Amino acid sequence: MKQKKIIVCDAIHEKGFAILRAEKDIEVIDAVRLPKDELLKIIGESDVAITRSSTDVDEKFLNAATNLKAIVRAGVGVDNVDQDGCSRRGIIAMNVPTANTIAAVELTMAHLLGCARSFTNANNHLKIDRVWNREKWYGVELCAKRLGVIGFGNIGSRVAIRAKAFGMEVVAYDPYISASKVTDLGMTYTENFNDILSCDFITIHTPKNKETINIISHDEIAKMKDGVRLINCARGGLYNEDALVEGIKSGKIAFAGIDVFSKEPATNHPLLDLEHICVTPHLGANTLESQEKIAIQAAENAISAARGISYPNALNLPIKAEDIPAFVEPYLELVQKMGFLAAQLNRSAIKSIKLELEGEIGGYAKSLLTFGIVGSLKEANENKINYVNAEFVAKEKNIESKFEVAASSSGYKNKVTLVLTTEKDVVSISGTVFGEDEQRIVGINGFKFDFKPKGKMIIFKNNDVPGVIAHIATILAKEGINIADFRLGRGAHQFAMAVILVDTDIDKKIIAELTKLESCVWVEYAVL
Ligand SMILES: NC(=O)C1=CN([C@@H]2O[C@H](COP(=O)(O)OP(=O)(O)OC[C@H]3O[C@@H](n4cnc5c(N)ncnc54)[C@H](O)[C@@H]3O)[C@@H](O)[C@H]2O)C=CC1
Ligand SMILES: O=C(O)C(=O)COP(=O)(O)O
Repeated sequence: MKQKKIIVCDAIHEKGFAILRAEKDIEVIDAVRLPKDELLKIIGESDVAITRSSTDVDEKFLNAATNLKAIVRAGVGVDNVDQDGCSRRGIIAMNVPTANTIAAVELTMAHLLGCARSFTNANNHLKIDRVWNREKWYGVELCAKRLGVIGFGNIGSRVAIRAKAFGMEVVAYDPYISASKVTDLGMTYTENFNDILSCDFITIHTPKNKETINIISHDEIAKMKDGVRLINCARGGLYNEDALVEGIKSGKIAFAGIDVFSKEPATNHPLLDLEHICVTPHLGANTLESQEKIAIQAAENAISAARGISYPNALNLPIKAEDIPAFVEPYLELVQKMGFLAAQLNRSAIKSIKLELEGEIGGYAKSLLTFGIVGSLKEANENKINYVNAEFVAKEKNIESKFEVAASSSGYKNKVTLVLTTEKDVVSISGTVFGEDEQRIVGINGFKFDFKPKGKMIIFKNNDVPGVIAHIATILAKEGINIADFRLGRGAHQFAMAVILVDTDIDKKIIAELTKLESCVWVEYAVL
């Protein structure tokens, strides 16, 4: 198999590198310390790129990235990723949206406290200037003050909860959420931005886009209370930086806590010359816990994307994200994996891909079918297939793709079955999602199972006679293969099927040996 190349453009936790390096079909290119112009010289050979905020995925980057199939932004903000440019080139843009939430929340709390007590200045005064001055550093209390929160998403809402625990009164402005998300927490929801401007402290947690750039500028600062304190741990430029400098200089703004700048690295910014400000060099996501989580997720998602198995948290799908409710999202990923699994179990020219849907999920059949086609065609089409061209490629290859929706009859709230018909055989895989996003394969060719669609697996169909498991286990043990999980599905007739999850890659030789077992009807090796 041709190796897929994953380039890591910005620093990620070593665990991410370890995950990438452990995969035989993946070649890792470490471009963390490469100057950006050098990066552009080598990006052309990569299939997937992992980036953070230090790498702009702009026109220059994309023009050089001639082979790129996907980009994984190892964090939340994608304001430096040209998503339209990615879409035009068929590149899937993904992010890792929640792994750094707590890190960003806690840095915001640190800045909130810093704005109230100026301890960074006091620290410098004592440590650097060796001045013991207790009178200069009177602060204010958070308790009983009003905190205006702009953007009440993952980070903003959690900052609000923590601020409330400090006795603050929280006012939230976010036109894209229902008011109850705020009021249920005993906080005030407002549609009037002036309510935010009248607060004692203001913090912002929105994405950076056309609507939010300069959301606070000269006019807004003029309307604020004298002595207001402002925090920005989201993106530079949400607060107009000239207005911020002017406001701090004039004393209108008593103190600011700033983690992010319009242009980074910002080592020569006018904000750095001011006294009443605490600045950090974009540290929001930089905790050990957060970076470890992000690197693991980014690496796993990049591997999935490089193999074309799935594109978790894809941002630029042809399917409009706002039309897809949260409960459908894991099904999209699941159906793609089911297609990929079916194609590995039924390796031959595909004639048709059919989805059978039970439950409310049936309302999203067309989107699910797109994902099912991508998964099913991936094996044969390398990575040339994606959500944008899936239906087109299927038609071109004369593959029939269709769906059927039926009322739920299997006891599952929602169930999806993908039936892959090839020149050789018909394979059907059923799946469902438990809870919010626990994906499960619950059936293969009518045999009932319950396993996660992840990892390396041997699927073994056999005559249901005694001793089969022992024979399989003996062959695997002889080859030093560790069994991570063993799931057995029994059919109505004389057959049974086993799904054996293993820790290491399985050689063709082992599959050939298993085929020779008397009880074996067929055996395949698949990787998800
Ligand atoms: N300093 C750092 O290292 C970090 C910075 N961030 C930044 O924080 C931002 C927020 O992150 P999350 O809370 O995870 O995102 P999120 O998507 O969960 O929340 C964003 C919220 O902003 C709201 N919003 C969008 N436009 C708005 C507008 N015009 N006015 C008011 N509200 C608006 C949305 O409705 C949403 O509720 C990210 O976009 C990223 O730029 C995130 C992580 C770390
Ligand atoms: O996740 C985000 O949006 C962040 O701002 C964190 O950026 P970073 O990965 O630290 O460059």
